[in-house]
Amino acid sequence: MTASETIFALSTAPGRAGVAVLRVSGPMAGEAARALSGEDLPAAREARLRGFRNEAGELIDKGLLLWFPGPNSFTGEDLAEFHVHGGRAVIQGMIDALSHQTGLRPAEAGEFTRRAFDAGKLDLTEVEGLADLINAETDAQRRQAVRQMGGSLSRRIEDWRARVLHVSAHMEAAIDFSDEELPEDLAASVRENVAALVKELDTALAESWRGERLREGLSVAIVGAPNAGKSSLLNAIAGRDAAIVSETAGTTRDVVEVHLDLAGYPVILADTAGLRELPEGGDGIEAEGIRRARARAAEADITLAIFDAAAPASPDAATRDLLTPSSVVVWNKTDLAGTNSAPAIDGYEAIAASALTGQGLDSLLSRLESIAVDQFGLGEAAPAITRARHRTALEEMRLCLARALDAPAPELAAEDLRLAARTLGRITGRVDVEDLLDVIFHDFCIGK
Ligand SMILES: Nc1nc2c(ncn2[C@@H]2O[C@H](COP(=O)(O)OP(=O)(O)OP(=O)(O)O)[C@@H](O)[C@H]2O)c(=O)[nH]1
Ligand SMILES: [K+]
Ligand SMILES: [Mg+2]
Repeated sequence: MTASETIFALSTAPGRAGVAVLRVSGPMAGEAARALSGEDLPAAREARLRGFRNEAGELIDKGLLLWFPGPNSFTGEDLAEFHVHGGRAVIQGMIDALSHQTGLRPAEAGEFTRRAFDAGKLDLTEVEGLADLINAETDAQRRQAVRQMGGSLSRRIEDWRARVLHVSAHMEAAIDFSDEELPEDLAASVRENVAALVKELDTALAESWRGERLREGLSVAIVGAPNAGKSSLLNAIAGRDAAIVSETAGTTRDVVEVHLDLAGYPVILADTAGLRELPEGGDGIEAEGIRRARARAAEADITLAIFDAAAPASPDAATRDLLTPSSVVVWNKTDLAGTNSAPAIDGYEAIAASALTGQGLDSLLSRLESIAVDQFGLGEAAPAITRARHRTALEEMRLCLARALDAPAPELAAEDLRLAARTLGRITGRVDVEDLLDVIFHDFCIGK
Protein backbone atom coordinates (compact mmCIF):
# COMPACT_ATOMS: atom_id res chain seq x y z
CA MET A 1 0.00 0.00 0.00
CA THR A 2 1.24 3.48 -0.76
CA ALA A 3 -0.34 6.32 1.16
CA SER A 4 -0.66 8.44 -1.98
CA GLU A 5 -3.38 6.26 -3.50
CA THR A 6 -6.97 7.36 -3.10
CA ILE A 7 -9.42 4.55 -2.50
CA PHE A 8 -13.20 4.30 -2.59
CA ALA A 9 -15.81 1.72 -1.61
CA LEU A 10 -19.41 1.15 -0.67
CA SER A 11 -19.29 1.06 3.14
CA THR A 12 -22.81 -0.20 3.75
CA ALA A 13 -24.02 -3.71 2.86
CA PRO A 14 -24.76 -4.18 -0.85
CA GLY A 15 -28.39 -4.55 -1.90
CA ARG A 16 -31.52 -2.44 -1.48
CA ALA A 17 -31.76 -0.19 1.56
CA GLY A 18 -32.97 3.26 2.53
CA VAL A 19 -29.48 4.73 2.52
CA ALA A 20 -26.11 3.64 1.15
CA VAL A 21 -22.82 5.19 2.21
CA LEU A 22 -19.77 5.39 -0.07
CA ARG A 23 -16.42 6.49 1.30
CA VAL A 24 -13.41 7.95 -0.48
CA SER A 25 -10.09 8.25 1.38
CA GLY A 26 -6.76 9.73 0.29
CA PRO A 27 -5.29 12.89 -1.20
CA MET A 28 -7.76 13.00 -4.13
CA ALA A 29 -10.87 12.59 -1.94
CA GLY A 30 -11.68 16.32 -1.88
CA GLU A 31 -11.17 16.59 -5.64
CA ALA A 32 -13.53 13.65 -6.23
CA ALA A 33 -16.21 15.14 -3.96
CA ARG A 34 -15.96 18.49 -5.79
CA ALA A 35 -16.16 16.78 -9.19
CA LEU A 36 -19.26 14.69 -8.39
CA SER A 37 -21.13 17.46 -6.55
CA GLY A 38 -20.04 20.28 -8.88
CA GLU A 39 -19.70 22.53 -5.82
CA ASP A 40 -17.19 23.49 -3.18
CA LEU A 41 -16.62 21.12 -0.28
CA PRO A 42 -18.93 21.56 2.71
CA ALA A 43 -17.43 22.73 6.01
CA ALA A 44 -15.58 19.96 7.86
CA ARG A 45 -17.85 17.32 9.43
CA GLU A 46 -21.08 19.06 8.37
CA ALA A 47 -23.64 17.28 6.21
CA ARG A 48 -24.79 19.15 3.08
CA LEU A 49 -27.41 18.16 0.50
CA ARG A 50 -25.82 17.90 -2.95
CA GLY A 51 -26.66 16.49 -6.36
CA PHE A 52 -24.11 13.93 -7.59
CA ARG A 53 -23.45 13.75 -11.31
CA ASN A 54 -21.50 11.35 -13.51
CA GLU A 55 -18.87 12.41 -16.08
CA ALA A 56 -21.64 12.98 -18.67
CA GLY A 57 -23.26 15.50 -16.35
CA GLU A 58 -26.24 13.29 -15.65
CA LEU A 59 -27.72 13.42 -12.15
CA ILE A 60 -27.21 10.05 -10.41
CA ASP A 61 -28.95 10.94 -7.14
CA LYS A 62 -29.24 13.67 -4.55
CA GLY A 63 -27.82 12.95 -1.14
CA LEU A 64 -25.62 14.13 1.71
CA LEU A 65 -21.96 14.94 1.34
CA LEU A 66 -19.67 14.92 4.38
CA TRP A 67 -16.11 16.11 4.37
CA PHE A 68 -13.54 14.93 6.94
CA PRO A 69 -10.20 16.61 6.26
CA GLY A 70 -7.21 14.58 7.56
CA PRO A 71 -5.95 13.91 10.12
CA ASN A 72 -9.33 14.11 11.89
CA SER A 73 -10.94 11.27 10.01
CA PHE A 74 -11.34 7.53 10.48
CA THR A 75 -8.34 6.80 8.24
CA GLY A 76 -6.36 9.87 9.24
CA GLU A 77 -6.46 10.94 5.57
CA ASP A 78 -8.78 13.31 3.72
CA LEU A 79 -12.05 11.44 3.60
CA ALA A 80 -15.37 12.15 1.86
CA GLU A 81 -18.64 10.36 2.52
CA PHE A 82 -21.55 10.21 0.08
CA HIS A 83 -24.91 9.23 1.59
CA VAL A 84 -27.24 8.32 -1.27
CA HIS A 85 -30.39 6.25 -1.65
CA GLY A 86 -29.59 2.57 -1.27
CA GLY A 87 -30.69 1.18 -4.64
CA ARG A 88 -28.53 -1.08 -6.79
CA ALA A 89 -28.51 1.31 -9.78
CA VAL A 90 -27.75 4.36 -7.62
CA ILE A 91 -24.85 2.54 -5.95
CA GLN A 92 -23.51 1.29 -9.30
CA GLY A 93 -23.86 4.79 -10.77
CA MET A 94 -21.85 6.28 -7.91
CA ILE A 95 -19.19 3.56 -8.16
CA ASP A 96 -18.88 4.15 -11.94
CA ALA A 97 -18.61 7.91 -11.44
CA LEU A 98 -15.90 7.47 -8.78
CA SER A 99 -14.01 4.99 -11.00
CA HIS A 100 -13.88 7.66 -13.71
CA GLN A 101 -12.06 10.10 -11.43
CA THR A 102 -8.34 10.08 -12.07
CA GLY A 103 -6.24 8.78 -9.20
CA LEU A 104 -9.05 6.79 -7.61
CA ARG A 105 -9.23 3.03 -7.33
CA PRO A 106 -11.56 0.59 -5.52
CA ALA A 107 -10.45 -0.22 -1.97
CA GLU A 108 -9.29 -3.69 -1.02
CA ALA A 109 -10.96 -5.57 1.83
CA GLY A 110 -10.15 -3.90 5.15
CA GLU A 111 -8.12 -1.15 3.50
CA PHE A 112 -9.85 1.76 5.27
CA THR A 113 -9.17 0.15 8.63
CA ARG A 114 -5.62 -0.73 7.55
CA ARG A 115 -5.04 2.96 6.87
CA ALA A 116 -6.54 3.87 10.27
CA PHE A 117 -4.03 1.44 11.85
CA ASP A 118 -1.11 2.84 9.82
CA ALA A 119 -2.11 6.34 10.90
CA GLY A 120 -2.09 5.22 14.56
CA LYS A 121 -5.86 5.78 14.93
CA LEU A 122 -6.44 2.20 16.06
CA ASP A 123 -4.07 -0.43 17.35
CA LEU A 124 -4.41 -4.10 16.43
CA THR A 125 -6.66 -5.04 19.35
CA GLU A 126 -8.92 -2.09 18.54
CA VAL A 127 -9.04 -3.18 14.90
CA GLU A 128 -10.04 -6.66 16.10
CA GLY A 129 -12.67 -5.12 18.37
CA LEU A 130 -14.12 -3.24 15.41
CA ALA A 131 -14.27 -6.49 13.38
CA ASP A 132 -15.95 -8.27 16.31
CA LEU A 133 -18.47 -5.45 16.68
CA ILE A 134 -19.47 -5.75 13.04
CA ASN A 135 -19.87 -9.52 13.51
CA ALA A 136 -21.54 -9.38 16.96
CA GLU A 137 -24.83 -11.30 17.05
CA THR A 138 -25.70 -10.98 20.72
CA ASP A 139 -25.58 -8.30 23.37
CA ALA A 140 -22.70 -9.82 25.32
CA GLN A 141 -20.63 -10.14 22.14
CA ARG A 142 -21.40 -6.51 21.35
CA ARG A 143 -20.38 -5.36 24.83
CA GLN A 144 -17.08 -7.24 24.64
CA ALA A 145 -16.39 -5.85 21.16
CA VAL A 146 -17.21 -2.26 22.12
CA ARG A 147 -14.89 -2.47 25.12
CA GLN A 148 -12.05 -3.89 23.04
CA MET A 149 -12.60 -1.35 20.27
CA GLY A 150 -12.50 1.37 22.91
CA GLY A 151 -9.02 0.22 23.94
CA SER A 152 -9.72 -1.74 27.14
CA LEU A 153 -7.48 -4.63 26.10
CA SER A 154 -4.82 -2.33 24.75
CA ARG A 155 -4.71 -0.40 28.00
CA ARG A 156 -4.21 -3.64 29.90
CA ILE A 157 -1.47 -4.76 27.50
CA GLU A 158 0.16 -1.31 27.58
CA ASP A 159 0.11 -1.34 31.38
CA TRP A 160 1.95 -4.70 31.43
CA ARG A 161 4.33 -3.50 28.76
CA ALA A 162 5.12 -0.26 30.58
CA ARG A 163 5.88 -2.21 33.74
CA VAL A 164 8.18 -4.64 31.93
CA LEU A 165 9.97 -1.76 30.22
CA HIS A 166 10.33 0.03 33.51
CA VAL A 167 11.97 -2.95 35.19
CA SER A 168 14.23 -3.62 32.23
CA ALA A 169 15.23 0.04 31.96
CA HIS A 170 16.36 0.02 35.58
CA MET A 171 18.31 -3.17 35.04
CA GLU A 172 19.99 -1.91 31.87
CA ALA A 173 21.01 1.26 33.61
CA ALA A 174 22.47 -0.64 36.56
CA ILE A 175 24.34 -2.92 34.16
CA ASP A 176 25.74 0.05 32.24
CA PHE A 177 26.92 1.84 35.34
CA SER A 178 28.65 -1.10 37.02
CA ASP A 179 30.25 -4.25 35.74
CA GLU A 180 29.52 -6.19 38.87
CA GLU A 181 26.38 -7.84 40.16
CA LEU A 182 23.16 -5.83 40.45
CA PRO A 183 22.83 -4.08 43.81
CA GLU A 184 20.83 -6.39 46.09
CA ASP A 185 17.94 -3.95 46.64
CA LEU A 186 17.50 -3.47 42.87
CA ALA A 187 17.67 -7.23 42.25
CA ALA A 188 15.01 -7.77 44.91
CA SER A 189 12.67 -5.17 43.45
CA VAL A 190 13.12 -6.62 39.95
CA ARG A 191 12.24 -10.08 41.27
CA GLU A 192 9.20 -8.74 43.10
CA ASN A 193 7.87 -6.80 40.09
CA VAL A 194 8.41 -9.64 37.65
CA ALA A 195 6.81 -12.18 40.00
CA ALA A 196 3.75 -9.91 40.38
CA LEU A 197 3.43 -9.69 36.59
CA VAL A 198 3.69 -13.46 36.22
CA LYS A 199 0.86 -13.84 38.71
CA GLU A 200 -1.39 -11.40 36.83
CA LEU A 201 -0.61 -13.13 33.55
CA ASP A 202 -1.52 -16.50 35.02
CA THR A 203 -4.93 -15.16 36.05
CA ALA A 204 -5.50 -13.61 32.62
CA LEU A 205 -4.46 -16.82 30.86
CA ALA A 206 -6.67 -18.97 33.08
CA GLU A 207 -9.62 -16.78 32.08
CA SER A 208 -8.62 -16.37 28.45
CA TRP A 209 -10.93 -19.08 27.07
CA ARG A 210 -13.93 -16.99 28.14
CA GLY A 211 -13.34 -14.11 25.76
CA GLU A 212 -12.50 -16.41 22.88
CA ARG A 213 -15.59 -18.49 23.54
CA LEU A 214 -17.80 -15.44 23.71
CA ARG A 215 -16.66 -14.49 20.21
CA GLU A 216 -17.35 -17.97 18.89
CA GLY A 217 -20.41 -18.97 20.91
CA LEU A 218 -21.03 -21.78 23.38
CA SER A 219 -21.16 -24.99 21.37
CA VAL A 220 -23.98 -27.45 22.20
CA ALA A 221 -24.20 -30.79 20.34
CA ILE A 222 -27.52 -32.65 20.29
CA VAL A 223 -26.84 -36.40 20.41
CA GLY A 224 -29.02 -39.46 20.73
CA ALA A 225 -30.28 -42.62 19.07
CA PRO A 226 -31.97 -42.41 15.65
CA ASN A 227 -35.56 -41.15 15.92
CA ALA A 228 -35.15 -39.91 19.50
CA GLY A 229 -36.44 -36.58 18.15
CA LYS A 230 -33.19 -34.58 17.98
CA SER A 231 -34.06 -32.72 14.78
CA SER A 232 -37.61 -32.11 16.05
CA LEU A 233 -36.19 -30.52 19.22
CA LEU A 234 -33.76 -28.38 17.23
CA ASN A 235 -36.62 -27.10 15.09
CA ALA A 236 -38.88 -26.50 18.09
CA ILE A 237 -36.15 -24.46 19.81
CA ALA A 238 -35.21 -22.55 16.66
CA GLY A 239 -38.85 -21.91 15.79
CA ARG A 240 -38.28 -22.94 12.18
CA ASP A 241 -37.72 -26.04 10.06
CA ALA A 242 -33.94 -25.95 10.11
CA ALA A 243 -33.47 -29.75 9.94
CA ILE A 244 -35.40 -32.47 8.11
CA VAL A 245 -37.65 -34.54 10.40
CA SER A 246 -39.05 -37.92 9.39
CA GLU A 247 -40.08 -41.19 10.91
CA THR A 248 -37.19 -42.91 9.09
CA ALA A 249 -34.36 -43.72 11.47
CA GLY A 250 -31.11 -42.24 10.15
CA THR A 251 -32.60 -39.11 8.56
CA THR A 252 -29.97 -36.59 9.67
CA ARG A 253 -26.46 -36.96 8.29
CA ASP A 254 -24.86 -33.52 8.07
CA VAL A 255 -24.44 -31.43 11.21
CA VAL A 256 -27.15 -28.74 11.17
CA GLU A 257 -26.40 -25.59 13.18
CA VAL A 258 -28.76 -23.01 14.64
CA HIS A 259 -27.52 -19.80 16.33
CA LEU A 260 -29.35 -18.89 19.52
CA ASP A 261 -29.22 -15.80 21.70
CA LEU A 262 -29.75 -16.87 25.31
CA ALA A 263 -29.80 -13.96 27.77
CA GLY A 264 -27.52 -12.06 25.39
CA TYR A 265 -25.00 -14.88 25.10
CA PRO A 266 -24.32 -16.71 21.83
CA VAL A 267 -25.08 -20.44 21.71
CA ILE A 268 -24.57 -22.65 18.66
CA LEU A 269 -26.94 -25.61 18.78
CA ALA A 270 -25.93 -28.46 16.46
CA ASP A 271 -28.19 -31.34 15.41
CA THR A 272 -26.34 -34.54 14.52
CA ALA A 273 -26.94 -37.99 13.06
CA GLY A 274 -28.52 -40.61 15.34
CA LEU A 275 -25.97 -42.97 16.87
CA ARG A 276 -26.26 -46.65 16.02
CA GLU A 277 -24.22 -49.69 14.99
CA LEU A 278 -24.48 -50.15 11.24
CA PRO A 279 -24.19 -53.62 9.70
CA GLU A 280 -21.07 -54.41 7.62
CA GLY A 281 -21.45 -52.98 4.11
CA GLY A 282 -24.24 -50.72 5.39
CA ASP A 283 -24.94 -47.17 4.34
CA GLY A 284 -21.60 -45.40 4.02
CA ILE A 285 -23.23 -41.97 4.10
CA GLU A 286 -24.97 -42.66 7.38
CA ALA A 287 -21.69 -44.03 8.79
CA GLU A 288 -20.01 -40.75 7.86
CA GLY A 289 -22.86 -38.87 9.56
CA ILE A 290 -22.33 -40.85 12.75
CA ARG A 291 -18.60 -40.19 12.60
CA ARG A 292 -19.35 -36.45 12.32
CA ALA A 293 -21.84 -36.66 15.18
CA ARG A 294 -19.22 -38.19 17.47
CA ALA A 295 -16.61 -35.66 16.40
CA ARG A 296 -18.99 -32.77 17.09
CA ALA A 297 -19.94 -34.22 20.48
CA ALA A 298 -16.26 -34.53 21.38
CA GLU A 299 -15.46 -30.89 20.61
CA ALA A 300 -18.70 -29.39 21.98
CA ASP A 301 -18.78 -27.53 25.29
CA ILE A 302 -22.03 -29.28 26.16
CA THR A 303 -23.73 -32.42 24.86
CA LEU A 304 -27.51 -32.33 24.88
CA ALA A 305 -28.35 -36.02 25.16
CA ILE A 306 -31.83 -36.96 23.94
CA PHE A 307 -33.53 -40.16 25.09
CA ASP A 308 -36.86 -41.59 23.93
CA ALA A 309 -39.44 -41.35 26.71
CA ALA A 310 -41.63 -43.83 24.84
CA ALA A 311 -39.04 -46.50 25.69
CA PRO A 312 -38.00 -45.53 29.24
CA ALA A 313 -36.82 -49.01 30.21
CA SER A 314 -33.82 -49.02 27.86
CA PRO A 315 -32.14 -45.61 27.48
CA ASP A 316 -29.79 -45.84 24.49
CA ALA A 317 -26.36 -47.18 25.46
CA ALA A 318 -24.34 -45.36 22.77
CA THR A 319 -25.77 -42.05 23.99
CA ARG A 320 -25.15 -42.92 27.63
CA ASP A 321 -21.49 -43.54 26.74
CA LEU A 322 -21.21 -39.86 25.72
CA LEU A 323 -22.53 -38.42 28.99
CA THR A 324 -20.13 -36.15 30.87
CA PRO A 325 -20.68 -33.85 33.85
CA SER A 326 -21.41 -31.02 31.40
CA SER A 327 -24.16 -32.96 29.58
CA VAL A 328 -27.80 -31.95 29.68
CA VAL A 329 -30.08 -34.99 29.64
CA VAL A 330 -33.57 -34.91 28.09
CA TRP A 331 -36.39 -37.45 27.87
CA ASN A 332 -38.21 -36.47 24.65
CA LYS A 333 -41.69 -37.58 23.51
CA THR A 334 -43.22 -37.37 26.99
CA ASP A 335 -46.57 -36.94 25.19
CA LEU A 336 -46.25 -40.60 24.12
CA ALA A 337 -45.04 -41.78 27.51
CA GLY A 338 -48.19 -40.49 29.16
CA THR A 339 -46.16 -39.34 32.17
CA ASN A 340 -44.05 -36.31 32.96
CA SER A 341 -41.66 -38.20 35.17
CA ALA A 342 -38.03 -37.84 34.14
CA PRO A 343 -35.97 -40.48 35.93
CA ALA A 344 -32.24 -39.76 36.21
CA ILE A 345 -30.01 -41.63 33.76
CA ASP A 346 -26.74 -43.02 35.14
CA GLY A 347 -27.04 -40.49 37.94
CA TYR A 348 -27.63 -37.52 35.58
CA GLU A 349 -30.73 -35.50 36.37
CA ALA A 350 -33.07 -35.35 33.35
CA ILE A 351 -35.59 -32.93 31.87
CA ALA A 352 -38.95 -34.16 30.52
CA ALA A 353 -39.83 -32.61 27.14
CA SER A 354 -41.89 -33.03 24.04
CA ALA A 355 -40.83 -31.56 20.73
CA LEU A 356 -44.37 -32.19 19.53
CA THR A 357 -46.32 -30.32 22.25
CA GLY A 358 -43.55 -27.96 23.36
CA GLN A 359 -43.81 -29.19 26.92
CA GLY A 360 -40.56 -28.89 28.88
CA LEU A 361 -38.80 -26.73 26.27
CA ASP A 362 -38.83 -23.77 28.68
CA SER A 363 -36.99 -25.82 31.32
CA LEU A 364 -34.52 -26.99 28.70
CA LEU A 365 -33.83 -23.47 27.46
CA SER A 366 -33.48 -22.06 30.95
CA ARG A 367 -31.00 -24.82 31.77
CA LEU A 368 -28.92 -23.88 28.71
CA GLU A 369 -29.28 -20.20 29.56
CA SER A 370 -28.00 -20.66 33.09
CA ILE A 371 -25.02 -22.62 31.75
CA ALA A 372 -24.26 -19.75 29.35
CA VAL A 373 -24.55 -17.18 32.14
CA ASP A 374 -22.21 -19.27 34.32
CA GLN A 375 -19.67 -19.57 31.53
CA PHE A 376 -19.68 -16.01 30.29
CA GLY A 377 -21.19 -13.80 32.98
CA LEU A 378 -18.23 -13.83 35.34
CA GLY A 379 -15.70 -12.89 32.72
CA GLU A 380 -17.22 -9.56 31.78
CA ALA A 381 -15.35 -7.53 34.38
CA ALA A 382 -11.77 -7.74 33.09
CA PRO A 383 -10.85 -6.83 29.50
CA ALA A 384 -10.95 -10.18 27.79
CA ILE A 385 -8.29 -12.01 25.83
CA THR A 386 -10.44 -12.65 22.76
CA ARG A 387 -8.13 -14.39 20.33
CA ALA A 388 -5.69 -17.28 20.22
CA ARG A 389 -3.18 -14.71 18.93
CA HIS A 390 -3.39 -12.80 22.23
CA ARG A 391 -3.17 -15.97 24.29
CA THR A 392 -0.11 -17.26 22.41
CA ALA A 393 1.69 -13.96 22.91
CA LEU A 394 0.87 -13.88 26.62
CA GLU A 395 2.07 -17.48 27.04
CA GLU A 396 5.30 -16.53 25.30
CA MET A 397 5.68 -13.45 27.47
CA ARG A 398 5.15 -15.56 30.57
CA LEU A 399 8.00 -17.84 29.48
CA CYS A 400 10.27 -14.82 29.00
CA LEU A 401 9.44 -13.49 32.45
CA ALA A 402 9.97 -16.89 34.07
CA ARG A 403 13.35 -17.13 32.32
CA ALA A 404 14.25 -13.64 33.49
CA LEU A 405 13.54 -14.67 37.09
CA ASP A 406 15.93 -17.64 36.74
CA ALA A 407 18.57 -15.93 34.62
CA PRO A 408 22.14 -16.61 35.79
CA ALA A 409 23.32 -13.07 34.90
CA PRO A 410 21.64 -9.65 34.92
CA GLU A 411 22.44 -9.14 31.20
CA LEU A 412 20.49 -12.28 30.34
CA ALA A 413 17.56 -11.27 32.54
CA ALA A 414 17.48 -7.85 30.85
CA GLU A 415 17.42 -9.55 27.45
CA ASP A 416 14.48 -11.74 28.50
CA LEU A 417 12.60 -8.68 29.72
CA ARG A 418 13.20 -6.94 26.40
CA LEU A 419 11.80 -10.00 24.63
CA ALA A 420 8.78 -9.99 26.96
CA ALA A 421 8.03 -6.37 26.08
CA ARG A 422 8.39 -7.07 22.37
CA THR A 423 6.01 -10.00 22.62
CA LEU A 424 3.41 -7.74 24.22
CA GLY A 425 4.03 -5.13 21.56
CA ARG A 426 3.03 -7.70 18.98
CA ILE A 427 -0.46 -7.90 20.49
CA THR A 428 -1.17 -4.22 19.94
CA GLY A 429 1.07 -3.93 16.88
CA ARG A 430 3.27 -1.35 18.56
CA VAL A 431 6.70 -2.87 18.70
CA ASP A 432 9.00 0.04 19.17
CA VAL A 433 12.48 0.27 20.70
CA GLU A 434 12.14 4.04 21.13
CA ASP A 435 9.94 3.27 24.15
CA LEU A 436 12.82 1.70 26.02
CA LEU A 437 14.92 4.83 25.49
CA ASP A 438 12.03 7.03 26.58
CA VAL A 439 11.73 5.19 29.87
CA ILE A 440 15.45 5.36 30.48
CA PHE A 441 15.59 9.11 29.88
CA HIS A 442 12.48 9.65 31.91
CA ASP A 443 13.74 7.87 34.99
CA PHE A 444 17.39 8.87 35.01
CA CYS A 445 19.01 12.28 34.99
CA ILE A 446 21.10 12.65 31.88
CA GLY A 447 23.86 14.50 33.71
CA LYS A 448 24.65 11.50 35.86
N1 LIG B 1 -45.14 -37.89 19.58
C1 LIG B 1 -43.96 -37.33 19.40
N2 LIG B 1 -43.25 -37.58 18.27
C2 LIG B 1 -42.05 -37.00 18.13
C3 LIG B 1 -41.51 -36.12 19.09
N3 LIG B 1 -40.31 -35.72 18.65
C4 LIG B 1 -40.10 -36.31 17.47
N4 LIG B 1 -41.15 -37.08 17.13
C5 LIG B 1 -41.29 -37.90 15.93
O1 LIG B 1 -40.26 -38.86 15.93
C6 LIG B 1 -39.81 -39.09 14.59
C7 LIG B 1 -38.31 -38.83 14.49
O2 LIG B 1 -38.06 -37.48 14.73
P1 LIG B 1 -36.71 -36.78 14.28
O3 LIG B 1 -36.72 -35.40 14.83
O4 LIG B 1 -36.49 -36.95 12.82
O5 LIG B 1 -35.68 -37.66 15.09
P2 LIG B 1 -34.08 -37.62 15.01
O6 LIG B 1 -33.59 -37.98 16.39
O7 LIG B 1 -33.61 -36.35 14.46
O8 LIG B 1 -33.79 -38.83 14.03
P3 LIG B 1 -32.48 -39.09 13.14
O9 LIG B 1 -32.09 -37.85 12.43
O10 LIG B 1 -32.94 -40.14 12.18
O11 LIG B 1 -31.43 -39.59 14.06
C8 LIG B 1 -40.62 -38.17 13.71
O12 LIG B 1 -41.66 -38.90 13.17
C9 LIG B 1 -41.10 -37.10 14.66
O13 LIG B 1 -42.33 -36.54 14.25
C10 LIG B 1 -42.29 -35.88 20.26
O14 LIG B 1 -41.91 -35.14 21.19
N5 LIG B 1 -43.50 -36.50 20.36
K1 LIG C 1 -35.65 -39.51 11.94
MG1 LIG D 1 -32.48 -35.96 12.84
